[in-house]
Amino acid sequence: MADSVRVSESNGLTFLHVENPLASAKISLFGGHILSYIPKSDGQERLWLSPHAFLNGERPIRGGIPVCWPWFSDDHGKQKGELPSHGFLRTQVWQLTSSIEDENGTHLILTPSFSRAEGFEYDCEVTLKVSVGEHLTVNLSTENKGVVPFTFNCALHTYFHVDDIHNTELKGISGQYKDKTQNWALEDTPSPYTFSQQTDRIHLSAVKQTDVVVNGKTFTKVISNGNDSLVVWNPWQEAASISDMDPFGYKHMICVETSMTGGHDLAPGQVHELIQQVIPV
Ligand SMILES: O=P(O)(O)OC[C@H]1O[C@H](O)[C@H](O)[C@@H](O)[C@@H]1O
Repeated sequence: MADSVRVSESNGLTFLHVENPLASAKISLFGGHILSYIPKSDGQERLWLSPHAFLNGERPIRGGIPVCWPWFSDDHGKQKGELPSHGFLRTQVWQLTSSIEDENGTHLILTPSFSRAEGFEYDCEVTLKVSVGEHLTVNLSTENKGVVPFTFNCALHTYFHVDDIHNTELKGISGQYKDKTQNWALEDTPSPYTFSQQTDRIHLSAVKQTDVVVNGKTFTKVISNGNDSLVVWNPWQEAASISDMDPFGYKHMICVETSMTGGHDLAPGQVHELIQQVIPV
């Protein structure tokens, strides 16, 4: 184990605490889920974790970076609720298979216990590579280890911390989006992109860079690769009906999700990498 990684246990879950000269981070092995990333450059938390998140394995963790795979939301070809929302990786225990450190930070590789379950009966290898340094880099890799092609979706469903959603703007997104709150109506991306109501959108272009601008200043840059879309979500006052959020929780978060939502075909032997970089500004 790298010297910059410490392990703790609480309520049956195992956590990795990374502390190096460039940043600190906390990762839950339940879900392979990054909970916190604080760069040393300014000491400010970039991720949002709900104060009411279940940190005992009972439910997926609300906040941080949930790993959605091999489907997004309820898009699994069955009745809503028949299979777990966002797939079955965020509710299982992952293993830490490698940890090294160098002048760029601490580099971890995590693997889920299984990647074959109801709704996805294929052979593949999934890994999550996490680099904690001046930037946070997360790489969700899927390799088809079987003899038949398969189609899957995935997302790095990051909850970004913002001081005040009313003073938050996203920059860098253009084109059309599908609006889940309007029965998937197609709309044009607003400019400026600010928030005043429940927002649940799949932006249909492979957005590469999104700036999270807070109080007129870019706070965090989000670089996406291997995506075909970008999801933007804030539940607004609907947060009151979400048991692991409080009614005002929506004020301090915005989800900017590097995502594959259109169905990606992977032939035997092929590898797909979904990469999100969180760059403090
Ligand atoms: O409550 P969860 O299953 O974690 O999903 C939280 C949210 O994830 C995505 O952003 C979807 O677009 C939303 O429709 C969903 O409400």
